[in-house]
Amino acid sequence: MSLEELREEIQTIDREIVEKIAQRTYVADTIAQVKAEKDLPTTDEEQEQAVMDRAGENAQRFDVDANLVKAMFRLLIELNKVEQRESR
Ligand SMILES: C=C(O[C@@H]1C=C(C(=O)O)C=C[C@H]1O)C(=O)O
Repeated sequence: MSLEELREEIQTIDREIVEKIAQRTYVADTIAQVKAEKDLPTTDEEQEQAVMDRAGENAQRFDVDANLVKAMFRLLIELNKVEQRESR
């Protein structure tokens, strides 16, 4: 594969990553609505720990740096909470 073709592959993957982040944010918005109806707080630390544990397990499964993957998920969780607080 040429450098150009490999970079095109990266470009496609980058778009898919952003699409998945958008999907995750959309589901979190729906979760925010359910929480508002049930009068539950935005933050659920137990669920956050479960998400972080899974991120670490998946990183190991795909042989990527667990600390990097966990740092990314920490950011995604914080993004969702900002979004959720704005939507309720
Ligand atoms: C999306 C939720 O809300 C918050 C955001 C989370 C996330 O982005 O994974 C996890 C827990 C909550 O603090 C949820 O409760 O599931």
